[in-house]
Amino acid sequence: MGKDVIVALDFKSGKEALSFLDKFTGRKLYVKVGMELYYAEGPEIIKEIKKRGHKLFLDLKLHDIPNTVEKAMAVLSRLDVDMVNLHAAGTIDMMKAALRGLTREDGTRPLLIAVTQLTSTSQERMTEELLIDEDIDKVVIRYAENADMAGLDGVVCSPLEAGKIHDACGRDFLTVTPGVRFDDASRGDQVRVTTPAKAKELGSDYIVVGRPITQADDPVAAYDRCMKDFVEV
Ligand SMILES: O=c1ccn([C@@H]2O[C@H](COP(=O)(O)O)[C@@H](O)[C@H]2O)c(=O)[nH]1
Repeated sequence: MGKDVIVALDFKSGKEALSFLDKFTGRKLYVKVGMELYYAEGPEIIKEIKKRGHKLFLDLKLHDIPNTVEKAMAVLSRLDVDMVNLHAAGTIDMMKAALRGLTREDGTRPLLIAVTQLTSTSQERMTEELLIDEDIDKVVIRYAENADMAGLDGVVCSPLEAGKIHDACGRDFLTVTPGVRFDDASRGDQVRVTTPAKAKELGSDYIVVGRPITQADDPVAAYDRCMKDFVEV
């Protein structure tokens, strides 16, 4: 599996997102459209970004009863996206239903991955607020195994967990990892974080990077720094 940097386009409008992409003249990126941008612009922004030749991960993190998720995924399957996701906490039945909904009549579908535990969640919060009385690594691995059992392509996790997930679910099971910061940067609301270089060392397949690129003084230089540390040998 080839490694890549996925840029999180967390912008409030399509205009802002597209003018950000214009800075990368002629380059084709892998980008992520999340709730903020999708709720603001709907499917039109997906069409615009794909028209420009970028790969696209639609990060809507579905989590509902199996029937609802299956129907929602059937709608998303009509969009020209490369990857979509849901919360593994919705159970194996929900993930199987999602896969059914996402699979088109001709058998094709975007990649489907499951969020394990959000990278903003700490061990302490998970135990005290969510009452999950287990080691967070163990929970993340169990959710990954559930996603694997349901037939999904991989998970969203911290880069810190990527190696253990590959050990449990195999090298081809994708680890898509937000929670990435340069050594000299603020973590913001992220908790389980590491650098692009360390993420590479730990076996992450894709790093997802938002603010360290989008809010940098020079976003193209910040993206190139991620590519150099994570992708290039
Ligand atoms: O566990 C998760 C799942 C998704 N995300 C998303 O990734 C980006 C990270 O942005 P940064 O600005 O680099 O923190 C953001 O769009 C999140 O919604 C995540 O961070 N953790």
